[in-house]
Amino acid sequence: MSIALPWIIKYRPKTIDDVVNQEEAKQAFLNWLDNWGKPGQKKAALLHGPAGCGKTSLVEAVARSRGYQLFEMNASDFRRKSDIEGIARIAAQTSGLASKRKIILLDEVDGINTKADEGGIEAIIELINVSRNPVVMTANNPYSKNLLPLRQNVLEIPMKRLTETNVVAALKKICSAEKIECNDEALREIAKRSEGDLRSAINDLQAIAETYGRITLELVKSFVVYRDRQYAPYEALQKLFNAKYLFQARDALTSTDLDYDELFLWLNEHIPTYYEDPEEVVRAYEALSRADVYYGRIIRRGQWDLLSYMYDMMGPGVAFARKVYKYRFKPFRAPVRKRQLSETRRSREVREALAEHLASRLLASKATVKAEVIPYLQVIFKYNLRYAARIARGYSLSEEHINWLAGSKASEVIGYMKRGEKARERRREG
Ligand SMILES: Nc1ncnc2c1ncn2[C@@H]1O[C@H](COP(=O)(O)OP(=O)(O)OP(=O)(O)O)[C@@H](O)[C@H]1O
Repeated sequence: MSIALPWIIKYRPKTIDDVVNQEEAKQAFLNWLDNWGKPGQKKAALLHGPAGCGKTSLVEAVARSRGYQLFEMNASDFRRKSDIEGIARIAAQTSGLASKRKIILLDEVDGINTKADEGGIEAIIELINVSRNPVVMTANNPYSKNLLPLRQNVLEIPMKRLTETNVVAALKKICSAEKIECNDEALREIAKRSEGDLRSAINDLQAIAETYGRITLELVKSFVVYRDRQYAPYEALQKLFNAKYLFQARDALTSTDLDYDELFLWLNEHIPTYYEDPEEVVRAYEALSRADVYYGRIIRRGQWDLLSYMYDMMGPGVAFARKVYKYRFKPFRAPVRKRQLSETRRSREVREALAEHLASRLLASKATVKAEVIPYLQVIFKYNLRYAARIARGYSLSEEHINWLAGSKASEVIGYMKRGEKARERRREG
């Protein structure tokens, strides 16, 4: 049975050699790891470089190839003091003779919001001090003001932006493994638009391949938006809400690394931050909910041609809900994530258990599973129950996992699984 896993997971580097174009970083990292604990060596390393250049992949590949056990945590989790304490406890343990050596990975530390996660950086410094194991951090922007106190304590290892040629080569390999018809020109166009971010290039490739079954220049041109990565989310919102022209509002949406779900969260949270007049608030929410309807159709039915309508509603629709134009500078903070608001402790435990289960099945890190696989499964378990049933069976998900992913639709997913099981039995018998 073939289950359409995100290709960024399916094709993530398995060995150190699979991580391309990062020879110097590899050498520096391995050298640091081999000498870890010796006098004069830093206890922590900070891998930094643009999005999708292989920072997390390198740590995972090294851990796998060199027999380290990886314990990781993502910046979005730094808000829970108990989580930091938990990982700090693990970091402080020595590895026994019988147990595997450990690497502690703190992903995307520049994502720590020093206001919302007060004490987050101090907690990391403390963790490094007590650690008896190598601590590795990743960041896109090591120069972020938040990280200043950290930088003195770490070995900085820069990683390079991947070249267009690197990206094309990686995409080509995937096309041939997936037996997808493609041509060099089309792959070059995806690579060009990805600006060295292999993750987004692979995602674009998969989205086009799954919708159209082939990759042509024409499809790429109509499908992939240019990325402009110079804006942090709050800057992009500033640009969006204060746009004077339609195209500015539209461009603002694609000027950050936020994915569609995150964009919805940010806009949902900040429509009332920006608009003061209730009529404007209503109009903006109306536009956002239309965007959401298009998004639902795109996800459920693969109608990717609706993407530009979704963008029009999310960008210009929200920005031009205003009655009169007036530049306003507003503080756009990271939204309090829905899950943190609504999740009970039990629900978090199930999520953790599911992430662990999938991580071992997919040979991916738990952080990756949480960031990239679980959101994908949540969409499938909401909108494509038949497919969800196949995934549940393929990955031996427990009823609790299914309940967590599908919510009120869980019984339907289980129904499909049972029907599928009966059909298989009948086939076996007949
Ligand atoms: N240098 C590389 N060699 C091989 N594959 C890569 C490389 N860089 C990225 N990839 C591919 O892109 C995906 C994302 O990579 P990874 O998560 O390592 O990026 P990252 O630099 O940690 O990005 P971010 O800063 O956004 O977390 C991986 O699954 C892998 O398939």
